[in-house]
Amino acid sequence: MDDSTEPRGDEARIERVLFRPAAPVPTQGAVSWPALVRGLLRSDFSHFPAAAYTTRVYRIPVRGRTLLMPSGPAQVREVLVSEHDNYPKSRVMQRILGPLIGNSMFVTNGDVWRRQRRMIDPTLELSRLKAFLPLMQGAVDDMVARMGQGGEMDLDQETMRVAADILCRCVFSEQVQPGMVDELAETFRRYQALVPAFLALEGLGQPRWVLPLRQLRARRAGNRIRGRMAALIRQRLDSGARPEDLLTGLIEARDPQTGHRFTETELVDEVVFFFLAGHETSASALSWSLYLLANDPQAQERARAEVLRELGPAQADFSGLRRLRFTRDVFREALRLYPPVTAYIRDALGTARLAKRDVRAGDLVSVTPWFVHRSPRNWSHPDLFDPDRFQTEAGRASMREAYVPFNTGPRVCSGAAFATQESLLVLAAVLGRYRLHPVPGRAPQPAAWLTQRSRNGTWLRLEPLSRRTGRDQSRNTS
Ligand code: HEM
Repeated sequence: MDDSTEPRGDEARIERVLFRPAAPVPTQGAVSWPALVRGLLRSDFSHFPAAAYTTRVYRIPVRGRTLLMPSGPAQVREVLVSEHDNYPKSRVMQRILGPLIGNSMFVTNGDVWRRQRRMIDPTLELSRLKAFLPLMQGAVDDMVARMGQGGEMDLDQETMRVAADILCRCVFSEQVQPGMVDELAETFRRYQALVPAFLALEGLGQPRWVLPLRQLRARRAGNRIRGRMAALIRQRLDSGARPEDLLTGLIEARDPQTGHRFTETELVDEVVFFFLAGHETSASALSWSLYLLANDPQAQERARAEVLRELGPAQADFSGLRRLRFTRDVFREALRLYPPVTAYIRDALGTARLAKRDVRAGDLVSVTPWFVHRSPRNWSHPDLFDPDRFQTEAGRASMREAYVPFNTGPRVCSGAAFATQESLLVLAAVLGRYRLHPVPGRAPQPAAWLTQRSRNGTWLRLEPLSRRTGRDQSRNTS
């Protein structure tokens, strides 16, 4: 970690060797709140100046209060870890996501959140992940079958589909039909598309009813998803069946302190939230990982060689996945460059100080991992794709201090291990079967929606390999 923003001596050499992935260019000068709102509606980071990357706490006055965006490691830790009681989840999130996820743990605070966390964490603990492996593998096999002979395709469609399918299988085991998985994913996508406008309005301090049509669409999408999930949950409760999956974990969860069990409405809240938390995020991480690999043929060959060596032609096993060190570093680097959750938004409860500046009660604090991960104060050559950085001393130090794709502290993502396992399975399946190439003229344009996605899809060309040897089929048959 470096306190200066001066380029290092080897920067020019590194620039020539490493891939510089798509990213918006920061603006010059300060940003006013109308510009911020316009930017929020456009949904990318191009409306932020370079100072947002280099200042420890970047501040924007917004109609009587301040939006603070910490990217300095000490300030990020204060907000997320040491002083987290002063920075609860913002009511903004409850207002925006409430019609979809009700009072799930993602938007609650205090004792209610602590109880939810005590009950939910065991359902996602490491020992259960082994049991999920065959369920995940089934969804991955179907993805590979759909990809068939490859060719040019928008990988976003496939990553969304496989992540949604994995989530459905791990929550409901066999119950969910493919048609319904697609319908759920599409309805979630429609809800997501409405979020930037709601966020912009929150920034302006305007009530959401000024957008009645979007409000209505959000409520409809929320009700549709909740209705589908509620029916599946009722079916399970009525059947009395208890397969080894996430829904059984939630139904049987009991708070060790109070003995509380989830009511049926609470089950719907948490299941819908699992779906929201677990499919868009993983799909985003996977699309960006594949895009980065397609544009760095050397890294791609190394990852493929590792997959073929450690997993072989057979189906992936738990210990084999853990040996995918380089592939895991590629995934880590994708999460650094394109952190799937765009912002961790908090309300300041009381007065405080951050980087020697006042925070007042009612101020909005947004830890935005894009800035934390791309600050030249926190990472060397932060805009370049360098999966090997995690094996260097400097990279490890940066990772300890300034790497928060899953958040950190008490509200760290409960599904990080789940997400890593499914992502390695998907990456291994694709790398073991296809060589990835970029499609000229179709570089992705990053968009900061609720998750970090590409505005124009992730278009790649998949060239089939021989499964047994990992060599091109075309070469083998000629
Ligand atoms: C690459 C994929 C994923 C990423 C990057 C990710 C990231 C995050 C982040 C940043 C948060 C905290 C947000 C905040 O505090 O404002 C979070 C919370 C959470 N995530 Fe994930 N997530 C991923 C996948 C998953 C999956 C697959 C699941 C479950 C199956 C999951 C379950 C949760 C839960 C339950 C929380 C709430 C924690 C709390 O508020 O105490 N996540 N996730």
